[in-house]
Amino acid sequence: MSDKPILLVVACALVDADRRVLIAQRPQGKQLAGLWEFPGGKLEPGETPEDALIRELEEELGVSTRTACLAPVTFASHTYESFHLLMPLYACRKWQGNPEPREHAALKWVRPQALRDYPMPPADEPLIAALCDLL
Ligand SMILES: Nc1nc2c([nH]c(=O)n2[C@H]2C[C@H](O)[C@@H](COP(=O)(O)OP(=O)(O)OP(=O)(O)O)O2)c(=O)[nH]1
Repeated sequence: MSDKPILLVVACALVDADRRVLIAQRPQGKQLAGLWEFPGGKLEPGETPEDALIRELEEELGVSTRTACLAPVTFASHTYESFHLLMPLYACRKWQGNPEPREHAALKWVRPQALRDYPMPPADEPLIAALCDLL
């Protein structure tokens, strides 16, 4: 049993033609600052997970995509101090626009096997194996 609220966050691995994945560095001043994450965020009221992800990709990276281009990969389920994170991870191979760091400190295209070289939030670590298998 846990008395912590469940926080639903959606995240996305953009995958380029070379099978590299886009990761984004969390900015200073936020929780988990400096760590590399998958773009995404919390749902707003009335949004489906896919709606939320499409909105976050536009806000954070300036790229547009659509639900048909979002494929479920796996999910993270991890207890943080004040909440339990439930985070579906999607893969997206088709989008419009060139990703730019509108809300992050930096962006990086990384081969799946090299993701372990980048410090990520603890919830993300189990996701790497699934991405390596997929890509
Ligand atoms: N987007 C994203 N969030 C992640 C990942 N891994 C992970 O633990 N998280 C956590 C960090 C945050 O607690 C939460 C994401 O919330 P968020 O990005 O909407 O919010 P935030 O903490 O940046 O802050 P704010 O927007 O509320 O100001 O999920 C990940 O790979 N991507």
